[in-house]
Amino acid sequence: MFTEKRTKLFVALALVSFLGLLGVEQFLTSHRVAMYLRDSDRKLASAQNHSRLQDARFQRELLLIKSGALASGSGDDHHGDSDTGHSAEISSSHATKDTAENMSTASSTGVPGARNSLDLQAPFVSPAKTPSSQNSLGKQQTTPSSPATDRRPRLPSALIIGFAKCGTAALRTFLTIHPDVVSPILEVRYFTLYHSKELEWYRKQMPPSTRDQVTIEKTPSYIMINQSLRRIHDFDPKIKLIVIVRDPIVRLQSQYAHEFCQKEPNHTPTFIQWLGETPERRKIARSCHYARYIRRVYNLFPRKQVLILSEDDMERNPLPVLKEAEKFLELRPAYSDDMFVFNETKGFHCFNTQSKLFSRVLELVQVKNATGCLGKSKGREHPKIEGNYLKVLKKTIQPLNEELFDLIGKRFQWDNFRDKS
Ligand SMILES: Nc1ncnc2c1ncn2[C@@H]1O[C@H](COP(=O)(O)OS(=O)(=O)O)[C@@H](OP(=O)(O)O)[C@H]1O
Repeated sequence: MFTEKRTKLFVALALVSFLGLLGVEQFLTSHRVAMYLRDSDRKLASAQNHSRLQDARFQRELLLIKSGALASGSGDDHHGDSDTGHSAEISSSHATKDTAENMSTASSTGVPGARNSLDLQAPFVSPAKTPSSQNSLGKQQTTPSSPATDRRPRLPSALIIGFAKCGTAALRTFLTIHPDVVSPILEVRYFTLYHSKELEWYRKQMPPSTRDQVTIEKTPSYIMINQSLRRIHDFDPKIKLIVIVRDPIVRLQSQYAHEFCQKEPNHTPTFIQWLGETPERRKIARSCHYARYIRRVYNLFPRKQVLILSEDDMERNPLPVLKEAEKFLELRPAYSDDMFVFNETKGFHCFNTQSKLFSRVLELVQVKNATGCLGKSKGREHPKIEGNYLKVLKKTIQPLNEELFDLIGKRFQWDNFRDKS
């Protein structure tokens, strides 16, 4: 009897302890889960904050630079404009490749920005009060013209923001030989990829310039990403922006040639396969709908700060295009006809190797000694487009062109669209 009671008591005690342990375990588990969830929430919130903080830091730096605290030296990083402060792409892969290509040429020559523009000043007339003695916004500088010794990297006051495969490299190169312009060879991609770095980092990517020179950076992917346009606006709402477009069909051909230039022919789709039997919407939308992207630029910046050029015009004759850019950037007239010559093989203009200035050009920019042309990544053979398919393509793209011309208030002579088929 007594033993039976003890056994029952023992079983009851064991049960109570077991339930107690179970309770503790459950409590611990739910606590751990709660901790885990809280931790995940924290991580998620921190990831979300990270991007916000980066932009906030960007804003803080801007304020510091505007107040002069971050500017190294004389604090005139924006070409003496103290009130402004400072300030991928059909596919990002080609930009990366081009950058790598440029990096190797730049490092092999030891020419980070490939510029000593003062060397080229001699042949040009230098009026006493030139447009270049103004800042990029046309305001008169109060300081006297800076001595050549005041050369140091400065933040850009103009950007070439797009579009890829539309002659951005040629435009940048042609502008770089202007005595009042400096420009880094590399696509810096600060407002797309590297915006989390400090502005000081961005400034250091620029070649040295004097206070009167304009620093221009070219990254064609800027125009494709709305957020990068906003960052540019935060950087400097008065910055000048250059956009170069191209006959959209030729741009598609150029993109195709670029994407498959190093692939085995067996692994290369035909142009039609690549674009799609019924021209693939996404590629068309990204590559041909210039208006969509330019409208975003106009939403942020006044039109007078935006210059739209056409690659096709530059191919035919770079001089009028460069003169337009020169005027827009308020530079002294410096370009002349004898600087360029049409290259039949390439199908566009190259530097004239016979010109007196060519030896100087070679010091300033990366072109071939023998031809005066840019490297072999420019002027690749384009795929042929079969007649019927071309018709379909034109029909799809024509309304996008009309939208562009209406938006920018000027028309371009694009060979594929001469007739209104
Ligand atoms: N004068 C001159 N020199 C060199 N290249 C010239 C020139 N004018 C126009 N083009 C055309 O520019 C096309 C390349 O455009 P991008 O430089 O914008 O390409 S990239 O986005 O930087 O890869 C490139 O396109 P492809 O012909 O398809 O290679 C060139 O034809």
